Amino acid sequence: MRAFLGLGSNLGDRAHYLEEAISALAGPLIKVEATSRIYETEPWGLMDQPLYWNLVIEVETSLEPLELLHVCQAVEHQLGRERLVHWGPRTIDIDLLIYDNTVSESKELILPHPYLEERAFVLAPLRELAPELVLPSGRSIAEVSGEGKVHPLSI
Ligand SMILES: Nc1ncnc2c1ncn2[C@@H]1O[C@H](COP(=O)(O)OP(=O)(O)OP(=O)(O)O)[C@@H](O)[C@H]1O
Ligand SMILES: Nc1nc2c(c(=O)[nH]1)N=C(CO)CN2
Repeated sequence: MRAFLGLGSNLGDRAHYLEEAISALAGPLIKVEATSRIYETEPWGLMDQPLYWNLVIEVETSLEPLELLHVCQAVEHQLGRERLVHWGPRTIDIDLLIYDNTVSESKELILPHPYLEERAFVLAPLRELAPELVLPSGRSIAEVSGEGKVHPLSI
């Protein structure tokens, strides 16, 4: 199945955490098909924290959605992620944004990710990888920009 993961870091060596997370995710069960540019992004939700670096990866996986979420959480743990403050600073955050056409409303896993259409830090890199994507609201990703300033680190 085709899925999109959103990665973010705003503590320590942000490039290192993003690279390590992608390497740790990749394997026989998760094939990384594409990686967006890194975007430097204004904090969303809780403003008083360092700038984030965000990117999105497209993966092909044989894992079920919950299994994929659990791998993401294991990689966060492996890279020293601590859950201190909701929406607060973190070494690495990995969100499951989209899993094929799956819609899930369980507390443990909401799909598509609940804030997808409000977060420019997710929409900009996602648009880069999937310009044809139609969002859960039925709108094309080309029409939705979300909130927050973002800019790619390279052209
Ligand atoms: N699509 C999803 N991707 C990742 N986690 C999810 C998703 N849907 C629900 N969750 C749940 O959200 C919980 C909190 O996740 P986390 O601590 O990463 O939140 P956060 O990064 O602070 O905020 P946000 O979820 O808004 O990005 C997790 O325990 C997870 O079970
Ligand atoms: N710019 C930006 N802001 C955030 C981010 C993030 O990855 N990037 N993650 C958050 C918690 O999920 C809260 N706010």
